[in-house]
Amino acid sequence: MTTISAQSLDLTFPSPDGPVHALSDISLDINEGEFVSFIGPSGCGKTTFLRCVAALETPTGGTLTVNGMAPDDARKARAYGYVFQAAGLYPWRTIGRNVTLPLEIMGYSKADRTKRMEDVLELVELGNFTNKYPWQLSGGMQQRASIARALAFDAPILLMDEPFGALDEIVRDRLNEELLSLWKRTNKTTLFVTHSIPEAVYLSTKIVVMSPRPGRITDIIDSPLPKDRPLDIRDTPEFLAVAHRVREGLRTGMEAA
Ligand SMILES: Nc1ncnc2c1ncn2[C@@H]1O[C@H](COP(=O)(O)OP(=O)(O)OP(=O)(O)O)[C@@H](O)[C@H]1O
Repeated sequence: MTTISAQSLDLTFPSPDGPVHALSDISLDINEGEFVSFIGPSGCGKTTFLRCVAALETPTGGTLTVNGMAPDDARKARAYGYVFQAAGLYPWRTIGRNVTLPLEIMGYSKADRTKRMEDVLELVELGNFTNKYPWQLSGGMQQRASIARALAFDAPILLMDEPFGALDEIVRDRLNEELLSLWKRTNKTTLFVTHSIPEAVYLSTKIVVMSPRPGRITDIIDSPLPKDRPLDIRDTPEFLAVAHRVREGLRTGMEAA
């Protein structure tokens, strides 16, 4: 089933210096349960596309449906959880109470909030940190807590905007493995923005390569890699071939710009 469908999507921002053409002719279908990475140079519109899906921006052309609905209706139906580049946890609330905050706002009962919070913190292996404060956790653990917060209301779609961009490579490797395992267990349709070719290839079932502004799609790669991916899959010829194709797509986009 198609979860997200964009047809000829276009978005131009008005700005005091003249219009900024951020997205041009984006056509893309994302099926239920896929893990789709968006990769492209800075400013090519990756975040803007995610924000359109989340109904935080309104496209100026084309059509977009999320779970078969207009994005604004999907937002009201709580179709997605959003994970940002910075974990964005409230320092004065414990990890547990950070996770329950959106549930409080949505009006879940206390018993339901506590149960969901415990379940998702267990899922990201932070079950023992419920009563700690964000500053007592490492950067990687804080990012896991923010993923738990996005999972707490069990939305079918997970939007992730460079969640591991600020972390060192070793922590990032571990979180990539954990995210893959989480995705396999939860089967969420995941949209993931990254600047890292290995990260995109390691995680994704589909990789969308974008060109510099106005952001267009230069390639859509359906990954031939199996669902089970130990980290050392990154040394296999199959992995390197996909990484090569991503690099070629990025180069083509740069040359056309
Ligand atoms: N509200 C806005 N008004 C005007 N221009 C905007 C607005 N939001 C984004 N832009 C511009 O649209 C373009 C796309 O931005 P976007 O943040 O989507 O890029 P990105 O690919 O996510 O970049 P990065 O990889 O650096 O995060 C950029 O040139 C940005 O400056």
